[in-house]
Amino acid sequence: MLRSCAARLRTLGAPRWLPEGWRAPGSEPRAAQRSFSSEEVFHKDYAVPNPSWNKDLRLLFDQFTKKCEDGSWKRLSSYKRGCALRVKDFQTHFLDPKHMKEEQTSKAQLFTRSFDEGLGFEYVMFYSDVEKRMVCLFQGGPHLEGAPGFLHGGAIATIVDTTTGTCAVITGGVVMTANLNINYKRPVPLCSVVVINCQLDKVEGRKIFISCSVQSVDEKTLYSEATSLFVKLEPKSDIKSC
Ligand SMILES: CCCCCCCCCCCC(=O)SCCNC(=O)CCNC(=O)[C@H](O)C(C)(C)COP(=O)(O)OP(=O)(O)OC[C@H]1O[C@@H](n2cnc3c(N)ncnc32)[C@H](O)[C@@H]1OP(=O)(O)O
Repeated sequence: MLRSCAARLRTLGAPRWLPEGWRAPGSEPRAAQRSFSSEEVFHKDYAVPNPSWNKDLRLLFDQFTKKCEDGSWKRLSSYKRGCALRVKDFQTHFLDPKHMKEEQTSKAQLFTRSFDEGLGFEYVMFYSDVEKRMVCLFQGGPHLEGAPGFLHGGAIATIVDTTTGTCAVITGGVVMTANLNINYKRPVPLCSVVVINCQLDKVEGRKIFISCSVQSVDEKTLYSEATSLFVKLEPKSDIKSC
């Protein structure tokens, strides 16, 4: 399934439902190549190095960027907001339009991109069609503290949901998280870099099962393991408004 969806993305070039910042393989992240006007601030690509990235994150970014040279891996660009086409696509899956009013959505921005540089979620995702997996390189900033000196469990759940969710979107299109199960095995030191490896386990009808691990850069420490269930939505039939 993952292979066929990735192949579809390659063939179509512009799928109707895109994961965060997804661009067709081979296309360039145009927004990352120039400066931004105030109107374009939402179009800045955040999945590139900035001064807050530590040595580990830069090194891994360079390693995965190298892997992208032969096309076997793709970096996913990342913005504060999804593209208009994606929002529109998602709207078609809501029964009640009151949840998507313009005055509400105009202020909306992606949770993980809502922190000042270096304070929250610094991350970049790479996807391999060849290896059929998604990798997220993540540095959790000081405003994500839970236990003193360590990352909040909710922050870990957030980046796990984001990574597995992006993998699910590539696999199934418009999906929502139905279940997220995390085992926290070791605390993650604040401001350290972790590598989140996720893979598609199986697809059963509308259900997409994905699992992932959260490890240290040297792979010696397994911080967390998670399994996720995503359910593929059908237009104007799935989400029950409250
Ligand atoms: C902007 C993005 C950028 C793209 C980048 C994405 C990255 C960000 C990712 C963040 C994603 C989120 O935060 S999403 C936000 C958090 N999630 C939500 O708010 C979802 C709230 N829940 C729902 O809306 C609903 O429950 C759904 C849509 C998940 C499912 O409802 P439904 O469509 O009516 O389907 P339903 O018939 O209930 O279930 C379908 C099948 O799934 C099974 N199933 C359903 N729920 C569960 C469950 N918890 N555990 C086990 N199995 C379950 C059912 O048994 C059934 O199996 P069978 O009988 O067929 O065998």
